[in-house]
Parts: sequence; C-alpha cells; structure tokens
Amino acid sequence: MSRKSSDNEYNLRSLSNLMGERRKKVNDDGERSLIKAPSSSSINSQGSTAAATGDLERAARKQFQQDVTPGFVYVLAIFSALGGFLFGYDTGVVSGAMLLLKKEMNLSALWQELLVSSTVGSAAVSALAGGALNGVFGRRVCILLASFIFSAGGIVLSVSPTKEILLVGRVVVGLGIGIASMTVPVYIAEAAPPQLRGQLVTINTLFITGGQFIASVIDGAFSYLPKDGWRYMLGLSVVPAVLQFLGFLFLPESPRWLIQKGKTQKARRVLSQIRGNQNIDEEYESIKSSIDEEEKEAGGGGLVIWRMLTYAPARRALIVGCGLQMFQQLSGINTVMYYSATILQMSGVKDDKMAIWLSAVTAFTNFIFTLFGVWLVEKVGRRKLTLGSLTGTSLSLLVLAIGFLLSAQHSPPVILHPTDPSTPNSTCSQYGFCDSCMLDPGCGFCYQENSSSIFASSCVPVNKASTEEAEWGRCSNATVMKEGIFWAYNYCPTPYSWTALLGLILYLMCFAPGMGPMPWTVNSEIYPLWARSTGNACSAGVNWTFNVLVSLTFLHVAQYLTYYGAFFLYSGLATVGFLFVFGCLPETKGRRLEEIESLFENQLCTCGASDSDEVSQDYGSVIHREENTGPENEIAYICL
Ligand SMILES: O[C@H]1[C@H](O)[C@@H](O)[C@H](O)[C@@H](O)[C@H]1O
Repeated sequence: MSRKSSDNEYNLRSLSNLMGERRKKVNDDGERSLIKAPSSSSINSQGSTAAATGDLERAARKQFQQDVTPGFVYVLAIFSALGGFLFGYDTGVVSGAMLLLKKEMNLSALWQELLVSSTVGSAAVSALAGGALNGVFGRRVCILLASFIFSAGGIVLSVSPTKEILLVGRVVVGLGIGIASMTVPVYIAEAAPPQLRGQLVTINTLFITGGQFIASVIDGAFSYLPKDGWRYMLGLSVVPAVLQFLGFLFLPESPRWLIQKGKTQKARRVLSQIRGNQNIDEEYESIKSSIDEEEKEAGGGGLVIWRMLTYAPARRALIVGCGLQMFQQLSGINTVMYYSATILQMSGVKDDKMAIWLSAVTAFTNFIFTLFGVWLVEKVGRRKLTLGSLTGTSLSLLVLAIGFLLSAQHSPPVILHPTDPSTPNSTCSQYGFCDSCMLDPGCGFCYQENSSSIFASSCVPVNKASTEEAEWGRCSNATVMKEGIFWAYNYCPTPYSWTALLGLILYLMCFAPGMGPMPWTVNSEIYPLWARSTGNACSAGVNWTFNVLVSLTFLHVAQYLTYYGAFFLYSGLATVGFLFVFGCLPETKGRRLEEIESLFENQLCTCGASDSDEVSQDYGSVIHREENTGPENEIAYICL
C-alpha cells in the first residue's frame, strides 16, 4: 500500500473515530454536548486530508443527523406547513375564480378588486393580532384556530349565493391566512433541532408556493365547467384545512412556549416526545436558563412592543425582520403571482386559456425553485442565499423591463380613427400607438393581421360589461368578428412577447430559493422568546401590508410609469433591498435560537457576515458560540 493511501486510510479511520466519539457524547450527554472546535491552524493542517475525508464526513454527518432527528419532527413540520399550503392556495386561487365570477355574478371592477384584496387586507390585520393570541394561547391553539377559520371560510365561499357573502368568505379566509402565516414558522422553528431548523421552516414556504401551483392547476381545470366552477375552486381548500385541524388535535404545544409559561413538566414531556429517545436534560436546562436570562435583560413588565423598541438587540432584530418582509414584497413577487396571466397577455399572448395555463407554468417555477431554497438553506446559509437571490431578482426584473421597453418601442401605430355617437366622450380615438391605447383602461386595440403585418388598426372603447370585446365596431359582439380581426385589451401585438415569459421565469428562478422563503425563515429565529410572537406578528403584518400596497397599485403604477417603468422601479427596489441585507443581515445558520440574540448586540448594519461562517462550512455540523470566554473577549466556537 502506498504511503499516501495508508495516510488517507489512517485519516479516514481517525475521522470516523472522531465522529463516533461525537455521537457517543451526544448519546451520553444529550443533544448539545459542547466540544471546542479546533483552531483555524489545526483546520489548515488537516486541510490536505479534507478532500479524501469529505465523503466519509458527509456520510457520518448524515448518520449523525438521523441519530439526533427523530421522524416526529418532520410529521410536525408537515402538518404545520399545511397552513402554508392554505395561505398559497387561497391567495392563488382567486385569479382563476375571478374570471368565472365576474361573468356569473356580473362583478364590477371595484367588486373584483375588493374580492381579491379583502383577503390580503384581513390577513394583515389578523397577522398583527396573531402576536397577542400566540403569546396568550400558544402556537398550537393558534394553528387549530387558523385551520378552523380556513374550513369555515371555505364552506362560506363555496355555498355563497351573493357577492356580499363571497366578500365575507374572503375576509374570513384572510383572517386564517394571517394567523397561520405568523404562527407556523415560529412553531416549526421552536420544535426543530438547530441543524435542521432552516430547512424545516423553509418547507413552509415550499408549501405556500405548492398551494399557489395547485390553485393554478385547479383554476385551469375548473375553468372549463360551464357553471359554478368557482365554487369548487374556492371550496376545495376545506380538505387540507380539516386535515390540519384533525392532525393538530394530536400534536403538542411548542416546548419553548410551555417553558415560558412555567409549564415545565409538560415542556419536558413534549421535548422528549419531539427528540425521540435522546436525553433532553441539557437542552431543557439551557432553554430555561436562556429564557430567564433574556427576561431579566429586557426588563420585566410592560407592553412587549415597547420593550422591543427600547431594548437595542430586539429593536435591531425587528428592523431586520420587517425590512426583509418589506423588500420581499417590494421586489414585486405578487405582481408576478397575481397578474402573471395579465402580464403575459400584456406582452402579447393572445389566448385567455393559454394565459391561464402559462401562469400555471410560472407558479410551478416558483414552487420548484423554492425546493432549491430548502436544499440550500443549511448549505450556504440564510445570508448568502438571500444576497444571491436578490442579485438575480434585480437583474431579471431588468430583463422584464427591457422586454416591455422593446415592445413599447415597436408598438404598432393606430391607423384608423373611427368615432361613434354612443361614446361621445371617449378619448380612445386620439391615441397614435397601440401602447398608449393599451394603457388606458377604457380602450382596447382592434386590428387586422395577415401573415406578415398589422393593418387597419383602431383604438376603440371597451365594452364595460366585458373587457373581451369592444363597445362597438368590428371588435364588438354586435358584429361577428371576422377571420383575421383581433381585439387586444391590456396588451399590444408584439414579436417580443417571449422576453416577458423569459423574464418571468428567470425572475422566479432567482426569487424563489432566497427572497421567497428567507424572510419567513429568518423572522422565525431572530427574536428572543419573549419577543418572538410580537416580532413575527409585526413582520408578517408588514409583509401583508406591502403585499396589498404593491398588488393594488401595480396596474396604476403601470399606467403612470408604463410597464417597463414599473419593472425598472421594482428592479431598483430589489437593489436597495440587496444593500439592506448586505449591511444588516447576520448569518443565523446552525445556531441555537437562544444564541441568536447575541448577533444583534452590535450596531445595526455593521453585523455583516457571521463569525461562524468559516467554521460551519468546514465542519458543517452544529456550531455554537460561547459568550465572552477570555480576557480579550475571544470567541470560542463549539461544535458537536
Ligand atoms: O414567501 C411567499 C412566496 O414567495 C409567495 O409566492 C408569495 O406570494 C408570498 O407573498 C410570499 O410571502
């Protein structure tokens, strides 16, 4: 045997022993045995063996994770994430349902807007209220409440005889979404072991985007029903809601919440149930002493939000958490999710059904790429994932903007300028190009097309009862549209429609693994326990408020700034988001929840990358940071 291979074998054996010892220590002492990490010089001296031992280390780590992670925590995460699924389903399903509803119930534009945004608006209110509910009744009761509300809302929606009752149903469903959106990530984070926390919380966002995707498929499928298709679309959410309710009757309360409420015996029982047959003494003691410590540091009584604002680390965490949620929405995700069919039409996709199915493709892209987020979050960490995602998001928004700019520059001219006495005040006939005609909600572009060119085009008023036809003339219902005559409402025929589809797909590929899930994941872990419910309530409230703002203003912003202007704006906002994250978001990967507060002890915007980055990459296992250990405040890394 050559010297090199025998060296390697020796190293493999010693590593395997080391991992074996670590495992043994875990089994003897409980999950969080503390072992000092090697210094960086010893890391370097072992560097040459790193490649050879990489596989073994990975295998040992995997084995180790299996040892310390009983399946129960996955069951718990999946049942909780059904709340995310309902969040995604109920926000996603409405666009397809609206296409049918507006015809069957003869809804005005105002009613359509009300039915879409009432859910998001009531989610904002209930997310804020969810903070107090979580603090008083606990995570489990809040999730049970949310699934009960989802079921009730689904039933109201599916049997609704009038638009007013529909509105009530949409508000009720929103109340459920708000509570679920702030509770589920916290519950999962509090139950998960540190090395899996990011992944398990990110699964919740995977379920959100999964819900949006399933909703778009259900929309597509039921859009072929001649009547009442919307009742199935809106009502089907009852199934996962009832499933979650039943599941949670058997799932436990968060052990951290129980400790905080002084229910220590119960907390111990729950912790051992979640951790399987491991010894939980050390984890229990450490959570308990950190909670007592935190409470002392932040000062006892008073309103939690006030204590947060006056206690610097909690205040900084709140700024980071709310900022992340704000930039998530300002990057324009929901203009893309709620309006993808419209955006595709605006970019020139003619057929209605085609646009619905293409928007299912965009929802699918969002879902699949969130899966990458689940995979990457514990590998590259929250910070790098968010920064990478924001860079791509901002660039792909530029692609979208440039696509729309090209379409606008090559917008076909309006050739005919007919007028009709039935619409004397219409401004439509004044427009010289399709682009400006399309931006006026009262007008549409009517044109003739042969294989190579557009001719005999006009800009005419839209039929107020149905945007699918003109008020009068060649493109109205009155005259049967002849072969080769087209009605374009909200879009212009253009050879550049592919750039919009490309931009949308690129955008979702970049947004979904990072900016989609990370704001939820990071928020579930950055607050100390006494501030966790309130912190998550505030940041979820910010998310929903900006969601309403951005999605409600999108069509108006597009009208004032044009579509390319709107996407340039979102791209700029994503860039500002990048700077914010670069300056303010520390890495939380691998740390216990109770240690994360220390990351916010520094001045905000100087925290930058985490001290643990290097070590956590080299050792990949759980890294802990001990508080000041030496006279020079040197930081000691401790890993399992
Ligand atoms: O994280 C989610 C996800 O990215 C969804 O696709 C989006 O609709 C939500 O607004 C967002 O909070």
